[in-house]
Amino acid sequence: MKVITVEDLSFRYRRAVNYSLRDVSFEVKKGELLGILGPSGSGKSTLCLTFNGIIPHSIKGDFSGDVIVRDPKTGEEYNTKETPVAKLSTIVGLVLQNPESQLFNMTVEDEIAFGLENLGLDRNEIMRRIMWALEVSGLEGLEKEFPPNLSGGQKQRLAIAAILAMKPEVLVLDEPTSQLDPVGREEVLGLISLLRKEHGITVILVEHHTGYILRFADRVIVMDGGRIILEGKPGEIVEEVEVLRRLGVKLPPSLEISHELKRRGLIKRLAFTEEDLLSEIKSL
Ligand SMILES: Nc1ncnc2c1ncn2[C@@H]1O[C@H](COP(=O)(O)OP(=O)(O)OP(=O)(O)O)[C@@H](O)[C@H]1O
Repeated sequence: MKVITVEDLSFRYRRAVNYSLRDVSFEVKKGELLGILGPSGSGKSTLCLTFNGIIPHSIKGDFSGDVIVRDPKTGEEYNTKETPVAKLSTIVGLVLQNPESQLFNMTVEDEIAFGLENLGLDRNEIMRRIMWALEVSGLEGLEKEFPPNLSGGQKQRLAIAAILAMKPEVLVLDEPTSQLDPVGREEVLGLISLLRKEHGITVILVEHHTGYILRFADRVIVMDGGRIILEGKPGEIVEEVEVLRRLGVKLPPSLEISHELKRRGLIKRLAFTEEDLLSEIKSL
């Protein structure tokens, strides 16, 4: 079942000379993890802003084509051009690169409650959802903490928890680990994997940690110059190593090494991880 359909989408920011998105078309299926790769300036963040209508409602420009969001609970379809961001945000939750830009309450608990209060839910339901979001994001025990005192990984998990509590069907994460150290990055990527595995949440993830995308995404799109230039399963995308290298998409070392070994006919399969590479080499 499709949850988002993007059709011939083009967008140019006000006063910009060039289009940031050009004839972009693809679909997102319920429950999948869609990874988005591409060099800086290729349009990944712009695309993320179209899913909940921030583009074209809050950030305006030349917009053509359609983004259709389908609520799997009711089957209703919403064209983002004609639907307010407040409505779309109940279906599509967007987490931005820098968690600090999304955190402005005095306690962890208030941060999660904030969006829920705006949904007009009753107190019991709000409490239930806060407990659930704290548990899922591994922030139990930190309810009364002042958000700026949290570690980078905890702040980003809180930003995700606050969005999750709204129970969106689709979670869009735009480079959620780019401001984090390796520990924080593992925490956040671990949470995303958990949300997929145990909660079946649909995830759209822009992430420079290509190794993660290639291992965990169901499908990947690669953008360049506002266009989609590759789309497929990770196994198909990695076959296009030359294209990825040309774009400057950083590949995990195991993939680079296995690509070279495969090119020389020494191994048959590309390896996404060091363990896979080792087992390929051992089987020679
Ligand atoms: N508010 C804006 N006004 C005008 N142009 C913009 C604006 N935001 C982005 N752009 C331009 O749109 C293009 C796509 O930018 P976008 O941020 O979507 O790329 P990106 O792939 O997310 O890059 P990064 O990986 O660096 O975040 C770039 O040329 C950028 O300069």
